Amino acid sequence: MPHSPLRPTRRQFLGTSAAMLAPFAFPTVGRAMANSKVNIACIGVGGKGASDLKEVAVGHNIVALCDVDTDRLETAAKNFKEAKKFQDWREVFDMKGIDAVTVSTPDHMHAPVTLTALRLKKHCYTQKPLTHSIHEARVLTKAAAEAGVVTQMGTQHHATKRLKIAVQTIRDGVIGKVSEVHCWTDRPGTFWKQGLERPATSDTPPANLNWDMFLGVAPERPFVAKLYHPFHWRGWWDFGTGALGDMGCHIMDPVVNALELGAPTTVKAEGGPLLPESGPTSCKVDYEFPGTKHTTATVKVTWYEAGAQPPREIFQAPADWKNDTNGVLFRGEKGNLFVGFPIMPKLFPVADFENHKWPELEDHNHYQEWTSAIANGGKTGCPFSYSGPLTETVLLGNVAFRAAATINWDSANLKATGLPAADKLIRRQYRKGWEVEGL
Ligand SMILES: NC(=O)C1=CN([C@@H]2O[C@H](COP(=O)(O)OP(=O)(O)OC[C@H]3O[C@@H](n4cnc5c(N)ncnc54)[C@H](OP(=O)(O)O)[C@@H]3O)[C@@H](O)[C@H]2O)C=CC1
Ligand SMILES: O=C1CO[C@H](CO)[C@@H](O)[C@@H]1O
Repeated sequence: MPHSPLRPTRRQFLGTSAAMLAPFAFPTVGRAMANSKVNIACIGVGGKGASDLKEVAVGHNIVALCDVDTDRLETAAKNFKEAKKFQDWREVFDMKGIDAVTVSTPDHMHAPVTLTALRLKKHCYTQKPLTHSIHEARVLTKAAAEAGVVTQMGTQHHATKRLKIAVQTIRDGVIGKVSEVHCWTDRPGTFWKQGLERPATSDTPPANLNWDMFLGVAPERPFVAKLYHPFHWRGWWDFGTGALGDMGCHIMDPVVNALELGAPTTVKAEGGPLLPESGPTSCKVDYEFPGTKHTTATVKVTWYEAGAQPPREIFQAPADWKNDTNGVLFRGEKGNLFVGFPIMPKLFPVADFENHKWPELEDHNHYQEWTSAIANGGKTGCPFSYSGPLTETVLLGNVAFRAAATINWDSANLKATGLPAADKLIRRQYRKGWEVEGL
């Protein structure tokens, strides 16, 4: 008899129970494997999944490929003829001999797939944002610690010398204590649209797509051609996490990393339109964090999107300097540090830093950092112990926007103090029959 949606199979359940018997936190450090080739299952192999697959395959075995779209599955399979093919990710976990999993599905399926993998003690590379909800991020962070496996969130910029140099420069105190940070992106609008109402019409899903499987834990929605699939699901709260969820884990990563930020205390958002199903066309989010050794007593972080940017004059950049469409500006006591995506860091005002020597740091391969840590031991740059809390922070901006209220954040209890209406935005409900214990 086929097992029901998301009810673990017997083997998965035994894996879960074993994990529960060992509730100790292990660091995310790989233990060298006897056979140094890692057997990897890749879930979501179109779009970004196709490149994740190629990157982690270097020197290792791709043993399973899974995609809800058989066309994309067959395309991926052309280069990995030995791999078993699946359309249903739950069946992947019934296969023997898998050491590790990549999860490159749309955002709404990251947590159910990843938690299942963690409970079976599989090493996980999960795309950003780690999860769709804040509650899921907290659960995955804990489950990863308990499983003691090697984890990495798919924020490959983290391993670039560009971001490493920016982080090191801030931590070295080159611009002094940081009091405010500005982060911006050109999404949404250019890459996908938001501010949408769901049409009353529907279409028949193409034969290559299992629409029910695509929906997974999301609410029942009729298929509409080109509206969600592929890629455009980003603009819909059922599947995506808006521009903030899409780019925030990249752009706020050097901020949280450099300043060693914990959870924010307050989060406010403005923008619109506020619609039940689709993200805003534009939004600005103001976070306030408790200070750290790299900052003033408190530190403000502002998020801009849809091409909005901080006022040009606060950069103190030369008039002919061309800003990036995605970037970060740190403002410190002694000056400003800018880093772009992909522009290298700059210090402003230029005259104050003429003799500055940048640290010499190298690019690393973020994907192979993960496979290497599994095979040979070692650490990853974005283990869930780091990327779980980062994802929580990023997604809090969406909660503030959708609740249309200032969030006074009680991180320990995952509550917006005095705002019970935010609860359903912090922990979403899964489709009936697709519930996963703990999520
Ligand atoms: N780190 C980075 O730079 C990037 C990260 N990403 C992240 O990667 C993820 C995927 O985004 P993107 O590739 O652009 O999206 P796409 O919609 O282009 O591709 C997602 C793939 O996953 C498949 N899929 C969907 N649901 C499931 C499921 N339940 N099980 C197995 N396969 C499934 C899709 O099939 P189908 O074709 O039927 O939809 C598709 O092949 C997102 O979380 C995104 O944030 C994306 C781009 C870059
Ligand atoms: O880095 C990236 C490139 O753009 C994509 C679309 O916004 C993102 O999803 C991705 O993370």
